[in-house]
This record gives sequence, C-alpha cells and structure tokens, in this order.
Amino acid sequence: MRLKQILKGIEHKIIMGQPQLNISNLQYDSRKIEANDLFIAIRGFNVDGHDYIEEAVKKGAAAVIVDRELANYYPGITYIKVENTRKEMAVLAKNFFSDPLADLDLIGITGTNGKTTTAYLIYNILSKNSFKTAMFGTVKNIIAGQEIEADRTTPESLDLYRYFSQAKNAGVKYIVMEVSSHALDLYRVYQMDFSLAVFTNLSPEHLDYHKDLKNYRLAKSKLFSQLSKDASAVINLDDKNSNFMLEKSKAENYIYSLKDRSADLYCQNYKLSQNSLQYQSGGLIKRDFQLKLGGLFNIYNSLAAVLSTFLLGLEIDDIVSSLEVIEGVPGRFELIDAGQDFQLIVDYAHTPDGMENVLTAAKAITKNRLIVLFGCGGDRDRSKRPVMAKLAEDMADYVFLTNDNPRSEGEELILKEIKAGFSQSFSNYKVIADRKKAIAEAVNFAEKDDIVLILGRGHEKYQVIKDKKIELDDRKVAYQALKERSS
Ligand SMILES: CC(=O)N[C@H]1[C@@H](OP(=O)(O)OP(=O)(O)OC[C@H]2O[C@@H](n3ccc(=O)[nH]c3=O)[C@H](O)[C@@H]2O)O[C@H](CO)[C@@H](O)[C@@H]1O[C@H](C)C(=O)N[C@@H](C)C(=O)N[C@H](CCC(=O)O)C(=O)O
Ligand SMILES: Nc1ncnc2c1ncn2[C@@H]1O[C@H](COP(=O)(O)OP(=O)(O)OP(=O)(O)O)[C@@H](O)[C@H]1O
Ligand SMILES: N[C@H](CCC[C@H](N)C(=O)O)C(=O)O
Ligand SMILES: [Mg+2]
Repeated sequence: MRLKQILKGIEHKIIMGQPQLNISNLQYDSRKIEANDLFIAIRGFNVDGHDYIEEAVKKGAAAVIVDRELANYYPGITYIKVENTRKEMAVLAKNFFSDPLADLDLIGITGTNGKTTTAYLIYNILSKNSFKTAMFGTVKNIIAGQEIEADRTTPESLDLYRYFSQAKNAGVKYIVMEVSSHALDLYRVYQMDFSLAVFTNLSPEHLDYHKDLKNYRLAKSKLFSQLSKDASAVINLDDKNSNFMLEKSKAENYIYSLKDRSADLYCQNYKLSQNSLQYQSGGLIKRDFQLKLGGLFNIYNSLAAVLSTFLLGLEIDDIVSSLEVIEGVPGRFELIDAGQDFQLIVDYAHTPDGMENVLTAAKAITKNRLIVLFGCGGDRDRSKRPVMAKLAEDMADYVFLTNDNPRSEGEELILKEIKAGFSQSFSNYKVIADRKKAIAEAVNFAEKDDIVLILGRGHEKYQVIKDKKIELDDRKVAYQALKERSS
C-alpha cells in the first residue's frame, strides 16, 4: 500500500522522501523489519525506538515514522514526523489493514477483576450459538477456533489490527476483547469503534503505573468516552465507580446489579455451592439460571455476559442454554480434584479485591479450615502486598507465603513487604519461597474438609524469575502433590 494512503487522516510533516512509496508492512520493533517496511519509532519506558532506526534501515525499512527531531537522517529513506507515534500507530494500522472493524462487531471488557471471565462467557455464548467469534485476552487469543498465544492482556494496536484483519478474512462476526488500563492509557485501542463495552468493577491495582486511583479510573473510563452513540455500555451498578463510567459514556447505557431492582438486569434468590450457582434474573430478562461456576463474583460476570449478548440480539433461550453448559474458566476458581477428602482450588486472584472475593466465596462453602497460598508479582504495584497479607490473616486459618512471578525484583524483598501486613501477634503462616515446595507443603498440611486456595497465577504456565521463564503450572503442581500425598 502507498505510504500516502497509510497516512490518511493523520496530521504529519514530511521531513524528507516521498509519500508515494509502496510499503510492504508496518512494524514498531526494529527486530522484525523486512524489506520495504515502515518502521514506527516509539519512545518506550525502557528504550527509545528512535535509537533503533539505524537497525531498521539496515534491515530494509523504506520509511520511518518519528515524533522527535533526529541527529542523523539516512539518505533514500522517507521520514515522516507526527505528534505521537504510539497514538498514531493505531490509525496507521487501521489504514494499512483497510479498517477491518467496519465489518466486525467489537466488544470490549474493562475493569479490575472479571475481564477474562466475562470475555470467556461472552465468547462461549456467541460461539455456541454458531457465530464465528474471536477473543483476545489474558489467557489466550483465539480467531475462529485457531489459538494464538497471549503474552499480554491487550496487544498493541498494530498487532490488534493484524488480528482483526485475520478475523475478517476468516469470516468472523464478533470480536470479544479484554481492554486493560495500560491499553487505554497507551493508545492500544485508540479510535477503535466498539459496538459494546462492559465495566466490571474498579479497585486499586496497577498503581505503580497509574500513580493514583483517579488516574487509573480515568484510564478505564476512556473505553466509555470513546463509544459512539449507537453503541451500548453495560455497567455494574454495584461498583461505586459506576456513576463515573455512566457519565463518561457516550453510548446507550445499561446497568446490571445484584442489589438494585431498578437495574436493566438484576439477580435475586441466589444459591451458591462449591462449583455451581443458581439465581433468578429480573428486569429485561426474567429467567432461572443454573451455572457450573463457583463464587458470588461469577453471578456478576454472568449478568454482564447475559445482558451483553441480549443487547447483541441473541435469543434469551439460546443465551441460557449456552451459558449453562460452560464449565468454568481456566485458572479461575478451578477445582483440582484427585479424589482427595478436601477441596483444592486454583484461582487467579492477585489483587486485594479479587482476593477478598475469592476468600469470601471459599469461606461460604468450607466445612473446616481455609488455607490460602499466595505471593505477589515483582515489578508490579507494591502497595497491594501488605493489604493482601492482612486479608489473608483476617479471613484464612493458615497462610502459606510464596513466590508469584518475582520478575526482576528480589524474592526476599517481595516476601518481606507482604509479611509487613501481618499483625505482630500473627503466627499462623509459613514462608516457603519455592512455589512448588510451598504447594506440596500446603497439600500435605490439609485435613479432611479443608479448603486450600492457591492464588495469583491461575492459568499461567511459566514463572518469571529474573530473566528466566521456568515452567510452572499451579494446577499440574497441585495434581502431582496430591498424587504424592496419597501414595
Ligand atoms: C508499561 C508497558 O505496558 N510497556 C509496554 C511497552 O513497553 P515500552 O514502551 O517500555 O517499550 P520499550 O521496551 O521501552 O521499547 C520502546 C520501543 O522500542 C522498540 N525496540 C526495542 C528494542 C529493539 O531492539 N528495537 C526496537 O525497535 C520496541 O519495540 C518499542 O516499540 O511497549 C512494549 C511493546 O509493545 C510492551 O511489550 C510493554 O509491555 C510490557 C512487557 C508490560 O509488562 N506491560 C504490562 C504492564 C501490561 O501492559 N499489562 C497490561 C495489564 C495486565 C492486566 O491487568 O491484565 C496488559 O494489557 O497486559
Ligand atoms: N466480577 C468479579 N469481581 C471481583 N472479583 C472477581 C470477579 N471475577 C473474577 N474475580 C476474581 O478475580 C480473579 C481474576 O479474574 P479474571 O481473570 O476474570 O479478571 P481480569 O480482570 O481478567 O484480571 P487481569 O487483569 O489480571 O487479567 C479471579 O480469579 C477471581 O478470583
Ligand atoms: N496480568 C496481570 C496479572 C499478573 C498476575 C500475577 N501472577 C503477577 O505476576 O503479578 C499483570 O501482568 O499485572
Ligand atoms: Mg484478564
């Protein structure tokens, strides 16, 4: 495609070269450049992409998009300056891939907790009703049945458009995606036209990045302020930030609630057991639901999924029958059952709010002790560490502290910062940094009718320690430990 066409709608200045040039592909990473590509130089948190222009040119880049002056311009290369390369990348990609979203319905889910679960439920309801659907999120990306590994919750705009284009070619109708606060702040979904957006909830997280809750909330609200008036916003009324999202929304607003009968969709008479829940809905849809999912929070996620798919035009009977057969989301309140006489649950709760919810859910069903095992990720919000310790102390009977993904931080420091949240007199805990050993010990510690909760890593298959990725799947480790316990 001609560079001129790729620049359509973008305010830019030609520093040198000619915009009639033909471009083969777009890249923001110099390591991926091939002949006649366009390199988009992005100022990052670690390095400045402008410092990799030389490498990009050597690899064959024909043109470069920059957002600052350079000391050195290579002859024969076309240079275009824009105001913000990270932001304009979304428009460049939209043009290059000929706006695939024009033919697709995009559904975005944001909030601190419940994005993956809600996306998974919506994806399954749509797929089970024979709609070709794609999903992008924390656990995996999937386009019309084909899986692509996910390394982050929301990919960069350029990668997203590449996927959208593939989805369009595969005949996909709906795209369901999680939209993280980083994505909203870093323009990964800039100017994307969502048909429907969901707000699950908001509680402190990622404050290392956003600095305070106000900025974090504002980032989340961008999903709603960028909606068109033809779109729908599906908002959890029970969250105290719901009004903020409703006010920011430019779309037709719909609300769901567990408490308020004026909501468009609400729930009444719910009943929970360890791996199922039942409720009746009221409002736009009056039905009985019986789901193979555990935890009160999954009522919220299912209400969001039901209301969303209803607004997309699906029949209520089809929604109910497809939702009822969904057997849980990988690594979310997942029961590990090897026939033992206690419950073992692996869950992805890694924020104070998520942890409180899962501990409450487990407490409601345990017949004996509640044992919790967790750690906190390195290079992430440090303020959550002592808060999670306090919650564990208050709600569980025994706590195993261990590594999550220490990343570049030292494991000792992380564990010390978590421990600082315990009260001085608290002694019902043990620190075992090695997660495999900690899981084995927690399994051996359990007695009849206890519940052991293994939190924080859910579906994750690798543990990141310094720059090493070590294979570690909590579910596999737990099964192994159960096997060894019984032998
Ligand atoms: C804070 C953040 O989101 N950072 C993302 C950002 O990194 P960055 O801007 O610091 O990139 P950088 O490494 O400084 O590089 C700058 C530029 O130089 C380029 N470069 C770099 C090296 C080179 O040799 N050649 C080259 O061209 C890079 O491709 C990049 O374009 O852009 C990178 C390229 O796309 C991302 O990989 C990186 O995500 C990092 C890995 C990350 O950990 N992100 C997390 C915090 C994140 O996004 N999390 C959210 C929320 C999770 C959730 O709650 O579910 C998510 O959506 O996953
Ligand atoms: N609606 C909800 N409200 C509160 N907690 C929830 C909700 N849904 C799930 N949780 C808890 O939060 C954990 C993470 O859920 P999920 O993966 O669906 O959220 P997420 O928003 O995608 O998280 P992440 O941003 O890390 O990808 C679950 O394992 C569960 O303990
Ligand atoms: N997707 C989120 C959750 C990480 C969960 C936890 N296992 C950790 O490593 O901190 C993040 O990257 O911040
Ligand atoms: Mg997620």
